Amino acid sequence: METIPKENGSTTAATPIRAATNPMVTPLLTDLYQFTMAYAYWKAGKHLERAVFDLYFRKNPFGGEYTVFAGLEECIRLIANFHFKKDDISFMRSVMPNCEDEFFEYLTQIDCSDVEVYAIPEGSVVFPKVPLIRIEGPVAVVQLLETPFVNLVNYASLVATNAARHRFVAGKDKMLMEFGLRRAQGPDGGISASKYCYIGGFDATSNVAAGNLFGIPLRGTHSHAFVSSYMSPDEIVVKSLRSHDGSSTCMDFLTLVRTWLSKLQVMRSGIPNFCAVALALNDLGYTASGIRLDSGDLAYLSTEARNFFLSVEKEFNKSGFGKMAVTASNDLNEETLDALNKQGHEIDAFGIGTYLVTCYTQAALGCVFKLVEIKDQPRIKLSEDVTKVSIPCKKRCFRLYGKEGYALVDIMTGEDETPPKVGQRLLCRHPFNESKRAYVVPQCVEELLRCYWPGSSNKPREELPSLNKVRERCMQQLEQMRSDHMRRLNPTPYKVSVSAKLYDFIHFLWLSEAPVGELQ
Ligand SMILES: Nc1ncnc2c1ncn2[C@@H]1O[C@H](COP(=O)(O)OP(=O)(O)OP(=O)(O)O)[C@@H](O)[C@H]1O
Ligand SMILES: O=P(O)(O)OC[C@H]1O[C@H](OP(=O)(O)OP(=O)(O)O)[C@H](O)[C@@H]1O
Ligand SMILES: O=C(O)c1cccnc1
Ligand SMILES: [Mg+2]
Repeated sequence: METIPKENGSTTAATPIRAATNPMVTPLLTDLYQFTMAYAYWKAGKHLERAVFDLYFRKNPFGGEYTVFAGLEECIRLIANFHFKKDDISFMRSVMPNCEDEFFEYLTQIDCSDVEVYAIPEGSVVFPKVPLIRIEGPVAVVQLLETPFVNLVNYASLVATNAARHRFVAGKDKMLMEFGLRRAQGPDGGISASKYCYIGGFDATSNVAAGNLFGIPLRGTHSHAFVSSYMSPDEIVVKSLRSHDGSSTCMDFLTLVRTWLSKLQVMRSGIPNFCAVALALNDLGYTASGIRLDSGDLAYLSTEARNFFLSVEKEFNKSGFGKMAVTASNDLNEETLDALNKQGHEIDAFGIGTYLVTCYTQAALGCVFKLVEIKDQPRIKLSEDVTKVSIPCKKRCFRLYGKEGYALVDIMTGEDETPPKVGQRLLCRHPFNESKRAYVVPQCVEELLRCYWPGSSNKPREELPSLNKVRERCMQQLEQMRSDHMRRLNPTPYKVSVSAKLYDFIHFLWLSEAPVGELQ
């Protein structure tokens, strides 16, 4: 078993890293051009050059000003098990018939034992331009990792953020259930949605496989088919029901239900029927769970249902009956949740599918993977579009907290710079806009990038936390955000900055790399 040194110097056995959740996540799950480049690096004798890549995104999704980072564990699982099988190599030979045998021998030997991965903990609230993951290693190997890493982070972070946004609108005390499996983009979309919506703050899923794989609480009601499958009460053949404590048996439960129904006022809905069954069950010591509304005006119907439950409680002295859980579903999204809140409603739990898991209002997060240094030489990607210019250098990243405990700004520095210190004023600069800068005296400094895969270095490796720990981190991080960054309408952008030294270097490199045009 692998042993790693702990920060305090002692060594403990590191928990072994499991295979990727989805068996389709293999070294072949990448774009052809990564192999083309790996071959070209190899051919040029460059393949072992040490390179540093940053994985980041450029813009927060859903018109918001924050993103929940997710997908890290699956990235680490991929690299922990990264090697080409014989069949993979044969396939690549058939795809690249003009490449030398030695190249395929090289591919056979590749693993990630010489790759270092630093990342922000999964479940953290993150912002544009700040590297979520920094990957360092032989350029050919890290190049092959680009597509799977971006793939594993993109949807995971997008859907976790979508879930967090739905939670924000619904409020803390509502039960949120992810109901999206049938509408998700295929099996992986469905499983991933269940996992990452849970991280983003959902309480449960209807997806049984996700419950089995990840231990996410399973919840569910029943569908229209079940109700409409009965054409008449005559179809109910087994009429007896044992009391909850087993002490007696009601021989004709249907008649008991009908007796209750005759006592309830008539309402043109299933509510009196439900109440009659619930009251009959109550007679036998059972507690009914509640109802689900799946059509019509959910604010109105939930309020009517609640009033009915309360009147039953009062009229028949059934303590607690008024608190019967009301679940709602049917094309819910942030807007409908917000509208329901504004109107007032009596819904306790929401089941949300299509809009949540398909991320209907934003198709992708747009993560990118950019080379920032090779052979100790910083690299920059230039673009006419300033938002696409990358931030060069192997960097360290910090989150600085202010007096009130809220996060104030993220700052990137060069690797060898003195890190920010509590109580010490430092200049934080916008990476590209000269006039945007601020002094900050941090009350707390959090280093964002931590070592999740030390490669051949002897750094201690962060353990991969359980899903519940990741979810807790997410909840706690969202709490620490100032409310103006979180609001849905015109939220304040969170500041992402670079140190004065890094700022000067970016602009020096930019000028030295940008060709000077000639006017004629
Ligand atoms: N009080 C409300 N305020 C705002 N939106 C609501 C309210 N009640 C329901 N909605 C939303 O209105 C839409 C109603 O859609 P639609 O008319 O297609 O459904 P329906 O006819 O009620 O039900 P079904 O799915 O059975 O056809 C859904 O997106 C639902 O979430
Ligand atoms: O509405 P969503 O947010 O996608 O949540 C999942 C939906 O799945 C079920 O609908 P069903 O498959 O029965 O289809 P229908 O409601 O369109 O008839 C359920 O009744 C919800 O309406
Ligand atoms: O349990 C439910 O009510 C449910 C589950 C998935 C989709 N729609 C409803
Ligand atoms: Mg529906």
